[in-house]
This record gives sequence, C-alpha cells and structure tokens, in this order.
Amino acid sequence: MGTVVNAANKEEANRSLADLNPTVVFVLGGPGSGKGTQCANIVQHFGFTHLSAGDLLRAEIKSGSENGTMISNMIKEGKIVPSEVTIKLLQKAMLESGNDKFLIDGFPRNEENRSAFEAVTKVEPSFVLFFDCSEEEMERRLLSRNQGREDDNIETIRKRFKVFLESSLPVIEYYNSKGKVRKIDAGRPVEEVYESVKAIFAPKDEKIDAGRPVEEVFELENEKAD
Ligand SMILES: Nc1ncnc2c1ncn2[C@@H]1O[C@H](COP(=O)(O)OP(=O)(O)O)[C@@H](O)[C@H]1O
Ligand SMILES: O=c1ccn([C@@H]2O[C@H](COP(=O)(O)OP(=O)(O)O)[C@@H](O)[C@H]2O)c(=O)[nH]1
Repeated sequence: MGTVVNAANKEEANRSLADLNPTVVFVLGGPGSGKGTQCANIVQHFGFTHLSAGDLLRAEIKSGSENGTMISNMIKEGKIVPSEVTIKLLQKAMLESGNDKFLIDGFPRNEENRSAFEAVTKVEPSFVLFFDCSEEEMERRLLSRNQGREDDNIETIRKRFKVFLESSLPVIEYYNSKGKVRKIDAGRPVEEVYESVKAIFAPKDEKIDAGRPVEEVFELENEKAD
C-alpha cells in the first residue's frame, strides 16, 4: 500500500513540475569556485530562487531523515549521493518555493544525475553557468571557508577535485556540445566575477532591453551564442 501511495505522490510531483514549466539555470564549477557566493548576488538582482543541492542534502541530514547517515557518509568521502535522493529534494524545494525561476547550484554532478533529472522532471536547463577556477585557488578558498563543513579538509578536498574532474566535467562538456555553457573566469575577485555573471543575466543594451521578461533575455543570449 505504502509503495502505491509513494508512486502516486511521485507521479503527482513530476506532473506539477512539468506543468510549472520552470526556467532552470544549472550553476556548476569545482568545489570552492564561488557558486554559492555568486548565486546570492544573482538572487538579489534577478528574482531567481537559489537551490543548492549540497545545502538541501545537509538539511536532510540535520532533519534526522532515514537517509541521513548514508548522505553524511557520502559527503565525508566526497562521493555523489544517488540521484533519486537529490532529485526528490530539488523537486520538493522547487514546488514549495512558489517561484518558477531557479538557480540549481552544484547539480547535476554526473551523467546519471543529469539524465535522471531530465527524465524525471522533463525540465531542461536554459543554460549552464560554469565557474572556471584553478584547483590551487579553489583549495585556498575551501581551506579558509570556515563554515565548519566536515568535507572542507585537505583529504576530502582532494577527493572532491578528483570526482569533479572525472564525473562532473563530462556533464559540462555535454551541455557545451549543445551550446548551453556560459563560462566565467572565476579566479578573479568576487565583484569582478559578478560583473561577468551580470552580463549574462542582464540585457547588454539597457535602452533597448529595459523591462524585458527574463525568459526573453535568455532567448536573446542563446541566439547570440548560436
Ligand atoms: N571570487 C572569489 N575570490 C575569493 N574568495 C571567494 C570568491 N568567491 C567565493 N569566495 C570564498 O571562497 C569560499 C568558497 O566559495 P563558495 O561560494 O562557498 O563556493 P562553492 O559554492 O562553489 O563551493 C567562501 O569562503 C567564499 O567566501
Ligand atoms: O547534487 C549533489 C550535490 C552535492 N553532493 C554532495 O555534497 C558535497 C558538497 O557539495 P556542495 O555543492 O555543497 O559543495 P562544493 O563541493 O561544490 O563546495 C559533494 O561533495 C557531494 O558529496 C551530492 O552528492 N550531490
């Protein structure tokens, strides 16, 4: 019985999300490349809801969920949590937000994440914002992040870099082959990085584009890139 009810709930969540037809931007880049920092800026100026997959997973651990121990162990090892768990959390957060524009930060992290998200939600990203940063700089940032995260130690950081190169970069390459990647040089100071980010979200010619809905701006940017 429980299984039948769960299946019905899942169907319902998938359908409502497809009906919402949300605008989704995936925000990707190595650990410490500045995804969260820049997402906070974008939210303030462009009306998106920021969903960090890592934050949702950490909240799930704190909530005492039955998956908590598994998630916690995977994060400590820098491994990627099974798609089903992460997608469920993202779907729930999207439906509860009341918004239809999302920055999905730190997901998808591998090919399986990517294909499962598209298959389950029927949602494709408008584009992928890719923060490109050297490992040396990312390591420096993570070691001074000071948020008490259990994975911000040198041993786990090295594992996360390896997972990023082996599993996450191929996802960026996949979207690049579809012309959907907007690459940012993320090794610069926060304000400079944000200038480049803004140029992607904001119309370039304020006189012509003032007041355009954000979806149109995306179309404009995509046309330019084609
Ligand atoms: N451009 C930048 N230059 C220097 N430090 C940065 C920059 N962007 C973010 N940081 C700092 O680096 C750390 C990691 O940034 P964060 O946004 O949490 O990265 P991510 O979400 O990609 O893991 C944080 O302590 C943040 O304050
Ligand atoms: O979709 C996701 C996002 C995060 N994680 C796990 O959460 C950790 C921290 O991810 P987050 O994006 O919060 O931080 P980052 O590594 O980018 O600094 C990762 O190393 C993974 O173990 C995951 O498994 N799936």
